[in-house]
Amino acid sequence: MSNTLTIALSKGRIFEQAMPLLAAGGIRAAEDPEKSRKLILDTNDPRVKLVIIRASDVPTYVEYGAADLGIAGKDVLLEHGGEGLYEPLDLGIARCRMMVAGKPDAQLDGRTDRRRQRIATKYVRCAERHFAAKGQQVEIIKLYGSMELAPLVGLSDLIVDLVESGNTLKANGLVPLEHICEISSRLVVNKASWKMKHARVTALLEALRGAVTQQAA
Ligand SMILES: Nc1ncnc2c1ncn2[C@@H]1O[C@H](COP(=O)(O)OP(=O)(O)OP(=O)(O)O)[C@@H](O)[C@H]1O
Ligand SMILES: O=P(O)(O)OC[C@H]1O[C@H](OP(=O)(O)OP(=O)(O)O)[C@H](O)[C@@H]1O
Repeated sequence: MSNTLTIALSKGRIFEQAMPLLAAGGIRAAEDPEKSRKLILDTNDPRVKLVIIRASDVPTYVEYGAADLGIAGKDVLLEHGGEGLYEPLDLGIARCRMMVAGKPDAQLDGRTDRRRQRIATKYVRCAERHFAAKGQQVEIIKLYGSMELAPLVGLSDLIVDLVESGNTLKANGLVPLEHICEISSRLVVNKASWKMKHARVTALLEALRGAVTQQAA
């Protein structure tokens, strides 16, 4: 196993909000991923690299050991299933809620007059689990983004999506209807790296834990 610690994360809100926490652990990116086309970023520490990938790919890189650690939203981890990963720390960043939403007059009983209700979402597993727990058989339609459009054009009756300020729902004439779970980003660790690079991984974990506690105070 190499001596390098590789941390996988996505650019955008997770990178921006994770950087102050990583800085508390002594890690600073050498480049801004919004300005660089590089996918592997050096840091001030020659033994630490950042790999910049799609948010939903982070658990896969960490599960297979292509990255030792990762930072991923709980939504992404719930969809992935968390196999092969430890999830030792809630970083408390990129906070939002997973919700069922729809038009203000949408029914929540799982049925329309003639058929099962259709639910458009990127979060198929979470949506299946939520409606199954309510004893409702619904039809899940997998989308990759812009879920708010689906009820407006008759693709679905409801959506399952993330809500922070509620502005995206509001701008599209939709309302939040049911709360599924609170979401924030987590530190995840490859199981082999946890054993083989234990001292370095736990040193970083404890530095991040301290930074999270300080940020919350
Ligand atoms: N509006 C929001 N407010 C706060 N956190 C959010 C919001 N939307 C998403 N998140 C959180 O930030 C994470 C990353 O979101 P981002 O928009 O950067 O990626 P994405 O577009 O959802 O992922 P992908 O590129 O894999 O489709 C999400 O997995 C979620 O945990
Ligand atoms: O309640 P709000 O504050 O309006 O935030 C909610 C929006 O944020 C997320 O999208 P994002 O901005 O990440 O776009 P994307 O899904 O296309 O990446 C989510 O999918 C909602 O559309």
